[in-house]
Amino acid sequence: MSVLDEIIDGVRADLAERQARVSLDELKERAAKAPAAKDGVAALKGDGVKVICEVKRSSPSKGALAAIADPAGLAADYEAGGAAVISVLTEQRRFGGSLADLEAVRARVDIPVLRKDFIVTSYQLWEARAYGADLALLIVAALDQPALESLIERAVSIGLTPLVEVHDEDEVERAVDAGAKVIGVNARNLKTLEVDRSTFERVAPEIPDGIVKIAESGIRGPHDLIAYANAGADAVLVGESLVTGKDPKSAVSDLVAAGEHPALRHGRG
Ligand SMILES: O=P(O)(O)OC[C@@H](O)[C@@H](O)c1c[nH]c2ccccc12
Repeated sequence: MSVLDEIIDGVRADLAERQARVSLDELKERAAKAPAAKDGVAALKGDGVKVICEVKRSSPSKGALAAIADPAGLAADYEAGGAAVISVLTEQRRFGGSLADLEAVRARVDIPVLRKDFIVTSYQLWEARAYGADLALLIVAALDQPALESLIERAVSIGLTPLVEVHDEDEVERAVDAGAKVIGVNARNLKTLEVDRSTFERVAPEIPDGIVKIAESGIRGPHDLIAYANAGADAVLVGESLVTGKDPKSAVSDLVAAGEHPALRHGRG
């Protein structure tokens, strides 16, 4: 069984518990009262490379990264540094996240928030909206094609922007066929957990123009951002290097400044 399969088994077990506690109708009521969803696509377009900053306590590959006693405070630092979107890991077993983290972050920042989890049912999309998310991650490798299509459709219908994650050219084709408008290329293979920074440059040319292209994982600082930008990234998604660094706000502003460098504008947009 791959790491991804193991993670999803745990996610399904935790999901069953929540579903036994909270009905879909209750979630829908809560979603109706949530602040209106912000435009995730607009936040990721425009001049410069946008920076998505992640709240992540641990990961299957590295174990504990940072305690993050105050996820909302960290998100506020990210926002002050110039982040375009905040990503909040809500998976509990391997990443140490929760819906409470999502809710706390949502209450603190004004920029769009992404629910980062292993979403396999529409119930989780309603949860995302109920706890204030504006975008939701959908991982192609975790879903068969009918499920991917219906989750994208459902996400859009409830106001969420789906960020569809791929690892290779075949998954790009599946994402595009299913209607993805925002595609993230994860340099970390979720089956082996290895990071290969050349994944983006190999896979991104398969993504049609007009779709937002995000490079995910393994970004250590401005020079990785610049490499991804030169390979066509509209945005980068950064976790570990921010949560393990001393000064997340200035680390984000260094990334944002690199992403706004005029030399990168050529041929982008
Ligand atoms: O911590 P990093 O290497 O900067 O990576 C962030 C993000 O890309 C990574 O957390 C991630 C990308 N796709 C995921 C899917 C599920 C869980 C986590 C992820």
